[in-house]
Amino acid sequence: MSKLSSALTIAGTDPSGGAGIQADLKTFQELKTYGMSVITSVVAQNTTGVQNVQHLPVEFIEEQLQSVVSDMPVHAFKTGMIATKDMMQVIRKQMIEQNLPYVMDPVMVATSGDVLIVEEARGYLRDQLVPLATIVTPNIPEAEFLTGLEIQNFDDMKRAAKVIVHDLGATSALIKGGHLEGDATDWLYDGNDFHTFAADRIDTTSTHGTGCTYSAAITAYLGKGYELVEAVGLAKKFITAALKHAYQIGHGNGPTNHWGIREETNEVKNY
Ligand SMILES: Nc1ncnc2c1ncn2[C@@H]1O[C@H](COP(=O)(O)OP(=O)(O)O)[C@@H](O)[C@H]1O
Ligand SMILES: Cc1ncc(COP(=O)(O)O)c(N)n1
Repeated sequence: MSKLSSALTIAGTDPSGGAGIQADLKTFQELKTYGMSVITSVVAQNTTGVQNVQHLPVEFIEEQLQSVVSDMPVHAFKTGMIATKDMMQVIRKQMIEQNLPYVMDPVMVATSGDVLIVEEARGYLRDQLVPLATIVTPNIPEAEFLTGLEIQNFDDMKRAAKVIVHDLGATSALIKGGHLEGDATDWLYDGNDFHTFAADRIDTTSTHGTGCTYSAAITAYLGKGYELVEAVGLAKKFITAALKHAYQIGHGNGPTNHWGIREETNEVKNY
């Protein structure tokens, strides 16, 4: 399926190009999706960490949203870094009005360990944004926060996914296993069944922006009309290839590669 489609990312920036809005737009472009962006916070960051953050005024975030939705069709939304509760409130309103596929990456802490969301906003994100999501894509620490569970193995991941759907109200949950040992195995719970997406672990330090890139790829595929399980499977191939072919730059955790990644260029085990 490859109809023309558009996707909007609502997130923070990364001037070094590996994460945030920049990673999302590169991913949309690579997946032949017309990419649009609303910026929540401007972040001075690179592969070594976050140096500074400027939050945009909430009214201005709302204006950016209006500029897009009043003029253009959007086939799927994604949110990444949303630092404050006020920001979350205006985004929530818009997600309810639009009622379209909504991929929510509950970004809390960067790969570098820097905190990207104010402490008080975490509960609001869990209680007010998670229920609106078509799919929530936490890594292990984010899933532990959302569910209050300790996650050490596949059974724990599955339990957390069920809590996010049945107790917190998301339509589906994808728990990413990048932070566990062994194969890079992710578990999707769609409200009825579990699906796993696994790839051999790649020996790399180029993990800056993996979560952003993965969720942006899911958004692009949902915007094209793929069913959830198929969209996640294709996005898993994309992130695996992006990690494998990473451009080795920067002095810390380098970026993944978004250019020239084609679904058929990588091996992903689906079982
Ligand atoms: N070293 C790796 N090799 C292969 N896949 C990985 C590796 N690290 C992470 N992944 C995959 O990248 C995606 C992002 O996962 P994760 O690192 O857990 O999220 P985040 O970037 O939000 O912390 C998941 O599909 C995960 O399985
Ligand atoms: C603006 C912004 N959003 C999100 C991340 C998380 O990146 P990662 O995918 O490495 O956890 C980041 N570093 N910066």
